[in-house]
This record gives sequence, C-alpha cells and structure tokens, in this order.
Amino acid sequence: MTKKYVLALDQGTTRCRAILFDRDSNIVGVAQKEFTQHYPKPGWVEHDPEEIWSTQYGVIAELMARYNVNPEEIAAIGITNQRETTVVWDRNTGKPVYNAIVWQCRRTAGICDELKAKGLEEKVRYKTGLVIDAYFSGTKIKWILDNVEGAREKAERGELLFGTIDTWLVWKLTGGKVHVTDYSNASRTMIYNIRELKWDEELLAELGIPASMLPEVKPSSYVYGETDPNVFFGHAIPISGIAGDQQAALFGQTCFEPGMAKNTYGTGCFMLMNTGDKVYESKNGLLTTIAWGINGKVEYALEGSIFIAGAVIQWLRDGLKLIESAADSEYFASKVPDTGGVYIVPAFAGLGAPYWDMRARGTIVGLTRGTNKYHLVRAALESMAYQTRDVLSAMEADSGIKLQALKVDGGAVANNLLMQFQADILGVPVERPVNIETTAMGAAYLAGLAVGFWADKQELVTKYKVSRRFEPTMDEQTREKLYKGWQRAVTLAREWEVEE
Ligand SMILES: Nc1ncnc2c1ncn2[C@@H]1O[C@H](COP(=O)(O)OP(=O)(O)O)[C@@H](O)[C@H]1O
Ligand SMILES: O=P(O)(O)OC[C@H](O)CO
Repeated sequence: MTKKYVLALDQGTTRCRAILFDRDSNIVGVAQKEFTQHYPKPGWVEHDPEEIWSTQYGVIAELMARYNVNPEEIAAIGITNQRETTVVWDRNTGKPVYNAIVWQCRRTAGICDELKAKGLEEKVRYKTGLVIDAYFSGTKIKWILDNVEGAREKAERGELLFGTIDTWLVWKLTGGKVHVTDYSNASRTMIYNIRELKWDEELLAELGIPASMLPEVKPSSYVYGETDPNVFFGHAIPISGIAGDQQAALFGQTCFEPGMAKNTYGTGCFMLMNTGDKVYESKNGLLTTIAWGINGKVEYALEGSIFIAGAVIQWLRDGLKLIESAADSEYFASKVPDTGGVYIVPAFAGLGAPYWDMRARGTIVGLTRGTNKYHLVRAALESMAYQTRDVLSAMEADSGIKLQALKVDGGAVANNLLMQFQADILGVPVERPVNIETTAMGAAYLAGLAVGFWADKQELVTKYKVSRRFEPTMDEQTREKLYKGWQRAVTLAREWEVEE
C-alpha cells in the first residue's frame, strides 16, 4: 500500500495532539485532547504519565478512525514533546514510580540553591548550556530518587528508567523495547554535556543519578524502532523523528541557516535562533541548547524561555473573568489606542529569560482613575511583545546578528493586534506562516526525512509559505519611550518580594 502520510504526535503541556501530514505538507487531519493538570502544592505541577499515554493513544485512534486511515499508509511517526518534564518508571513492570514532574514545577528550587551555593553555575553553563534552575530535568530526577520510598535503592540496582515525555512515549509505543531520546531533549536535562555529546558523569555524581537510568541519545531524525503491532493497530511503523517542541518548531519553520529565528507564542513564549555548529555562551541570560542532530551533525541554538505568555490571557479569562475567550482579547484591546500608561508584568512564576529571577512577582503599574478593562487587556497582550523584545535584544547582543525578520507561530499569533504591536516594539518585521502548526510539522519533517518520505531540507524550504508579514510602523521615539516604561515596570516587579 502506498505510504501517503507522516503522523506527528505533539505531546504538549496541556494537551495531546495527533496530526497527519501528506507529502505536500498539508494537514490531513488533527485530533486532540486535554489531560489533567495536578497542582498538589503551591508552585508544584504534575502530570500522570499513564494518563498522558492513554490520552495520546486515544487521539491517535480517533484520528485514524475519523479520517479513515489505514496504518499501512503511514510512512513514519514523529514525536515532539513538552520538554524537561520528567518521568521515572520501573523497567520490569513499566509502571511510573511517581507522577511526571512538569517543567513548570518549582519544587526543586532549594536543590538549585544548594548547587549554586557550591559554585557550580559556571560549570553547569559551560557543560550543559543551561542556568541552574528548577525548570530542567536533573533536579527533578534527584527529587524523585530522594523522596519516593525505595526509589534510590531500585535505581542503584538498575531497575528504574528516566525519560522525558518523548522517551516515555517511545517506550510505550514499542511495547517497552526501546529506551531512547534525541539530542534536543537530552540538552534540556542539565546532566547532558552538549559539547562532548554525552551524559556528564560529574553532574550525575553531583545529583546522585545512576547512569543506568538514562536513555540512549540519538539524532533527531533517525529510526529508533518500530511500533509494537500489539500496541499499534496491528502494524510495525517506524518511529523516526524526535525533538523537543520548541526545537521542532524551529525545524518546522525551516530555520535551517544560522541566524534564523522563530518565536512560539503558547502558554509560555520560546524564541530560538539557529547558531549552526557554534556553541554560543550567553552573556545575556539566554540558554544554549541543541537544536537537533541530523545528517551526522549536531546543530545548536540560543534560546530565550519566557514562562508566562498566552497564560496571561488565560488569567484574564479564568482569573479575572475580563474576557470570555482568548480570541476576545484582540477586540477588547482594539477599543483603546494604547494602554494609557499601564504595564502588566506577568511574573506569576518569577521571570525566566533573560532575568532568571525567581523572586519577581506579577505587577500592574501606571493605573489611573481613567484605566478601564480595555487598557488592562491591551497591557496583558503587550506584555508578550515586551518580553519578546527583552529576549531578542539579548539574542542580538549574544550572537552579534541583527534579525531581518522574526518568524512566529503558536496559538496567540492568531491575534493581529499583538503581531502588529510585536513588529512595532521590535522594529523588525514579523512573519506568520500559512501553516502555524510548525511544532508538529517539525516532528513530521524529522521523521519523514529519516525514511526518505521527503528528500532533503531543501525540499522542505520550498514548502514554506508566509501568510502575512507585519511591518513595523511605529516611530523610533515612541517605541523607545514605551520600552523604557516596560523596563521600569520590570524593575518594580523584581523589587516587590523581599526576604523577611
Ligand atoms: N487570539 C488570541 N490572542 C491572544 N492569545 C491567544 C489567542 N488564542 C490563543 N491564545 C493563547 O495562546 C495559548 C494557546 O496556544 P498553544 O500554542 O495552543 O499553547 P500550548 O501549546 O502552550 O498549550 C493560550 O495560552 C491562549 O491564552
Ligand atoms: O508544551 P508547550 O508548548 O507549553 O511547551 C513547553 C516547553 O517545551 C517547555 O520547555
């Protein structure tokens, strides 16, 4: 039977999606479902790995049934995932020993403080490209080993396995035969040496993590194994692409050349710039990360991770009840020409790049008697654009590259007002592609390239189409005045919480 499709599994922070692409990169079908978020304590976030698997499996089944797909028509499967989220399971029973600890979870901030007190910051940055932060997997693994009864002993006996969500899904899809991850996901763990391309023994010893728990690290476009027919509708289909969701979006945006960058506006906002084979050491609060491994080469990226972006719009909707849907934010914001001097700094979980300030707190400044809800909605939207400017400035300073255009994707780029303001406040054109499902596209491309479904990266470049380009129209003086106001607001957000 002809191979007509590549199936992408996009396992995100809030939902699982299955998306089918044809040879022309068209989306043939999508199925998606949200799963439960667990908040056992303030600042803690967990997912149930079994629920992630059943939800992911459910959306695959739904997609196949709804679009009448014969599994034999699927050339390959690509996986892209929320990054850093940590699962530890028993290799014999296949059962997780604890819930997955999610990237947003702050429970290991204390472990991070201890690592910093030991003076490890420079070493961690050099080896892993990361700052010491609870965001990454390493301290989450340590927490599980230290806090789940019997876990450390079992791990030392070689009975436990660690994986990010890609690893967990491959394990499940292959019926427990393959324990693997790709370079991009490994580079988010804080225990992987991105220069030597190996798990770092010194950091493993520092965190007390046995090497036997760790998956094999492979390229992002590579046949890792096949689905177990008992699990996957009676068929063995190659699983041949894996990348963390932000790196997959960079690939899906066809940012293949050094200096090309994309920004994804979802729950958080993640800007990545391809730096080719160059490992930049950020002096401005960015991360160095592996973009992907492909064609026998590993390529790197600079990354600015913003923790709260679209989530501030969810807060307007669910917390403040100012709007009924995220899409309303555009209409409400358009009712006023500007915010009337109001700034919202959505530091709900501290601030990520480029500040990495866990003590910063959400702040609204500039309120007057004339402030109304339209101003607040507009200020919330603008906060995404200002945070992006913070990150882009850091990126240009680190790389010495002046961006010609910013490629964007993610749920919030549907908002034209936000996109125009983004171009204005950056002074750089913003390009929105026809296909904004770039994350899933990236995973599909990586998988398709490995099995010859698409010939090469050049073929993919010809498929990329811009739907709308937003040109900056704001004058320089206004732009800089507004941005200075934002910087002052950030200073206030960072000064709010004091140690008692
Ligand atoms: N029209 C819109 N304007 C502003 N924000 C939006 C709009 N539509 C969606 N969002 C925001 O985008 C986010 C959803 O984007 P998505 O890419 O699906 O995120 P994720 O993959 O992180 O779940 C939500 O936080 C939502 O508030
Ligand atoms: O699942 P998303 O789209 O919120 O992305 C989460 C990032 O991978 C976290 O690093």
